[in-house]
Amino acid sequence: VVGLPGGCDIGERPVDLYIRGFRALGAVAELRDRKMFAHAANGRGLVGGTFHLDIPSVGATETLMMAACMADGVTTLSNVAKEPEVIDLARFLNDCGACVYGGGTDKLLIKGKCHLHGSEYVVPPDRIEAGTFMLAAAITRSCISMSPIIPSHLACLISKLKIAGCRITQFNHDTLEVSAMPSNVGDHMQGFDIKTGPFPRFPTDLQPPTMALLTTCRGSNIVEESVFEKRMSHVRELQKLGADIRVCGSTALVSGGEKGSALYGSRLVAADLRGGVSLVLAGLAAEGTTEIDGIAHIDRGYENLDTKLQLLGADIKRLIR
Ligand SMILES: CC(=O)N[C@H]1[C@@H](OP(=O)(O)OP(=O)(O)OC[C@H]2O[C@@H](n3ccc(=O)[nH]c3=O)[C@H](O)[C@@H]2O)O[C@H](CO)[C@@H](O)[C@@H]1O
Ligand SMILES: C=C(OP(=O)(O)O)C(=O)O
Repeated sequence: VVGLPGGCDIGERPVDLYIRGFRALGAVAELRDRKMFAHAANGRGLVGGTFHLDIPSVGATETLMMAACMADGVTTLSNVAKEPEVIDLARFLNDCGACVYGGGTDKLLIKGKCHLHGSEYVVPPDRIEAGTFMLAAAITRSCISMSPIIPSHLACLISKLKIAGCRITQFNHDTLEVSAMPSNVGDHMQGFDIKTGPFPRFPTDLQPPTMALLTTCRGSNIVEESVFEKRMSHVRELQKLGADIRVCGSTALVSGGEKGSALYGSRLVAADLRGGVSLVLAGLAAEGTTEIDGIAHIDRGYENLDTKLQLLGADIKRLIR
């Protein structure tokens, strides 16, 4: 029995793919009273099976891939997620003795094993944290060098920041410098449109901080959220800083005019993780002081964000531990 995991309040967050996926692996699975009940139908363990995900869900792909590693027989999962974290998990499982083929493609083939063993493994750098710092450089019109970073994980954001005029330079294989100094982007940074989607499309987790940047950019720029239906809680807070944003369903029109909106500090509330960090970025760019409540959401996904920003010269202080 597993309770529903929760996570950010950014939409429905259904678990139908998990339930149907487990059933395809020989489980009796159902959702009751906001808990998931499951057991192996044969009383012994899961068996290999075939399952097509209607949506390439990251969590469902990862969960079913792990389950299949020790199921009896071969499992085929199609229309799976191709996020770097999925590829990395497949690599880790293989290091532990599993047989997962096809990580990074839309089909996984997994041969079940009786035993897995331990392994020492280094996880890749957090691409969403790296992307957030790239956006911090852009919104403060400054220059930040980051490492370690895997640029191919952030190709979509890099191409958008280049449209905005940022100079992006790669050093060695894992160091990236993002310069948004006025000598690169001019006095008024050019905006761009984004539409989120599963990897390799624009990451939904970077939509809110990118929207913060767009409020300071020229033009009328469209932000379309196509992964989570309610990921717009930051809009109301950005408006309190003076941003001109209109929302229709899952699409926002961010109007910066000729120069980008001038933002003014205010008291704000973070309602979720990435929405919360978008307020921090906007606060860095706003004139005056911005106070943000609800920072526990931000702490869930950014380790020592305040300290890291301080080291980069930001005037930011944590008021509560
Ligand atoms: C802990 C973690 O890794 N979280 C990430 C993961 O969340 P998470 O794995 O929860 O996100 P999913 O990829 O599952 O969600 C994508 C879409 O699939 C839908 N869906 C999902 C499961 C299901 O059974 N049925 C269904 O319809 C969701 O409602 C959503 O519209 O991927 C998201 C998309 O990149 C990121 O924003 C989250 O940061
Ligand atoms: C939505 C996110 O995380 P979770 O899936 O844990 O809610 C996120 O990291 O932005």
